[in-house]
Amino acid sequence: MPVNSHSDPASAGTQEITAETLSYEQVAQMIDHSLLRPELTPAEVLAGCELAERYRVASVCVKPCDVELAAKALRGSSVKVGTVVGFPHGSSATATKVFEAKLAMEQGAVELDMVINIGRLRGGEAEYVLGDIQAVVEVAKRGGALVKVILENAYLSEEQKVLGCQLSEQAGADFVKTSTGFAPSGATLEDLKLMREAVSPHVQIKAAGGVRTLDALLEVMRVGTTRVGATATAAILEEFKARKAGGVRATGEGGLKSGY
Ligand SMILES: O=C[C@H](O)COP(=O)(O)O
Repeated sequence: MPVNSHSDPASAGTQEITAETLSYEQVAQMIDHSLLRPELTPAEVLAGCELAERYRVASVCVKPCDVELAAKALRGSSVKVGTVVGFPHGSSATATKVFEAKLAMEQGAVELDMVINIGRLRGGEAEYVLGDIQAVVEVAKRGGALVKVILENAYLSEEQKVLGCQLSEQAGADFVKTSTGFAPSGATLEDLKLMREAVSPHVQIKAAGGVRTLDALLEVMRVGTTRVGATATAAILEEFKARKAGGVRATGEGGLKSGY
């Protein structure tokens, strides 16, 4: 059973997770190669798509304006095209998020990373937050796209993180995700454990923000994470290949730092 199996995401716990026990494919399929930085040019996005294809990762996560470009570049490739909705603050009106989701799917996106309405979650407006996610999930399901709900944990209390996870599951989301990568802190092991416990086994966990070494990726996998958003894709996968080849640590700064 592959570690990153969508049919059984909880299977990650059944296998010892080390570079020695994992295949290249299992590690590469953990990664959504992140191409979200606002300054990225179309040429840099295309180079990122080529890199994603060369390393055979799960997907690219591009800015909404780059979905068509990425979909064209990756046509016929196993690398999926994902994008973001209500990014990075989650504050767009629900109708705007729905429109963004529809347009992205029309243009070729099959994975949608939407940002939860952070302020409404913090304000205790659970019904609003649920409706916001449900509206995006509904159009995504019609178009066959996955939905990952970004909680942006940097701004939330433990209770709010758990509630965000529960509302995401209730709304039918496929994943809950720690962070955008653009807040004061990113993924932490503590948050990943909390999120894994807060949702049912069929809801997957994505870590993003600060997963920049192979050790960090292995650490998040060990607590049940089945996808990471990363910009350091090449470094992580080169390190994996080097370690497999010679048992030598090629690069890296150790494991996951506490949210950066
Ligand atoms: O996917 C989210 C972030 O863009 C990841 O950025 P990072 O890997 O450089 O922390």
